[in-house]
Amino acid sequence: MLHQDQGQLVQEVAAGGLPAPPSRYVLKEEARPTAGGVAVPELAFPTVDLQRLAEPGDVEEAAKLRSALDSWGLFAVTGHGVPEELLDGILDATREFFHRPAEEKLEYANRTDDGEFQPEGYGIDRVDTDEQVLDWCDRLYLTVQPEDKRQPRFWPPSLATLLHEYTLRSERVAKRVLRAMARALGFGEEFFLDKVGERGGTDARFTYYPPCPRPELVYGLKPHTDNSVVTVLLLDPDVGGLQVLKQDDDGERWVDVPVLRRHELLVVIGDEMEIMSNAAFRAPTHRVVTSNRERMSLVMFYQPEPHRDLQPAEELVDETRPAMYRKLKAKTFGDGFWDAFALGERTLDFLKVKIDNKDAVSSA
Ligand SMILES: O=C(O)CCC(=O)C(=O)O
Ligand SMILES: [Fe+2]
Repeated sequence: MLHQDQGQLVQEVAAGGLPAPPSRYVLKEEARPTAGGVAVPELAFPTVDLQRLAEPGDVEEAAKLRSALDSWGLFAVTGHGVPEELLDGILDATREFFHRPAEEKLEYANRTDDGEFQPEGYGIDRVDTDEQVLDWCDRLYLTVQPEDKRQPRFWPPSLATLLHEYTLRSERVAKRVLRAMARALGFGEEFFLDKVGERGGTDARFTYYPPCPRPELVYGLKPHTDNSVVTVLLLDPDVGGLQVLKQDDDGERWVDVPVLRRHELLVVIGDEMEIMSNAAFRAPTHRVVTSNRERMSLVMFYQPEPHRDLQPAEELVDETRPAMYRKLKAKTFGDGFWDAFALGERTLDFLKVKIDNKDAVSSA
């Protein structure tokens, strides 16, 4: 059954010029991003040069990666090799798409032929209940890899060629990062890529955050960790809004991810990597806050082949560091993500993937 609010595009709500967002979007007081993120001096935000990282002898860049992974779980990348014209072109085409009239965009609506919700296509994320607080964004969600899993009916022709090209280029970015992460743990370069498999899945998410009349009342995108091994993000070059929950000695706090320099990309560690690495690398919780300006992003989620077992690598498990996650199929995890996301929960918690090691040890 399709929830009655499934068809309400946020862009149309925003265009209505209301003084405040309707109650469906308004967060409970304690969840509101009122306190705002703490801005970090730009220098403190980690940036890694992928070109340098590919040189096994460049210990300095490898150390930067390690520190970014340990303290943030996400980092900006330069030297990524994606042509600047392609990055500009796909952002322009994304803006052009979201600026089209609703009826044109709805040709790619996220519905089955029977009118039921399905994740691929254009619209809002899945609405399950009246209680669910809705995010202030519309999105176009597409499976891009493996190529034979693409559903062309959801692909706007104006984005298709650019997205195909960007898929190939950004996949190389993800692979280079995964190779460097394997090396960071002292493994061969293919350590993680072999676990992902040759036919790993990639989903693309184009998100449009309309201007919001009361940004302090809503989330652009609720707090979550990504359903991915790694995620590669192309962010709006003008407007910020992404925040990460950063742990430090004083506890945890929301920190602004700065607007990146033009043509930089962002890499975020996802849940599947946290599981595979037995938490050597942790997936950061992040969210998006809105403003009175529109904002866009294009996000690529790299996932393992669906039939693969997802579990802590045996090389990273021993008596001092027992397995922290139980084994499950990559597909089970991926499917569970959507159920968890609608509830605002982490998939790891929703599917009870974490192992309570105190029990495991005492019952052994
Ligand atoms: O729009 C952004 O900055 C981030 C989006 C995001 O976190 C996601 O799509 O998973
Ligand atoms: Fe995300």
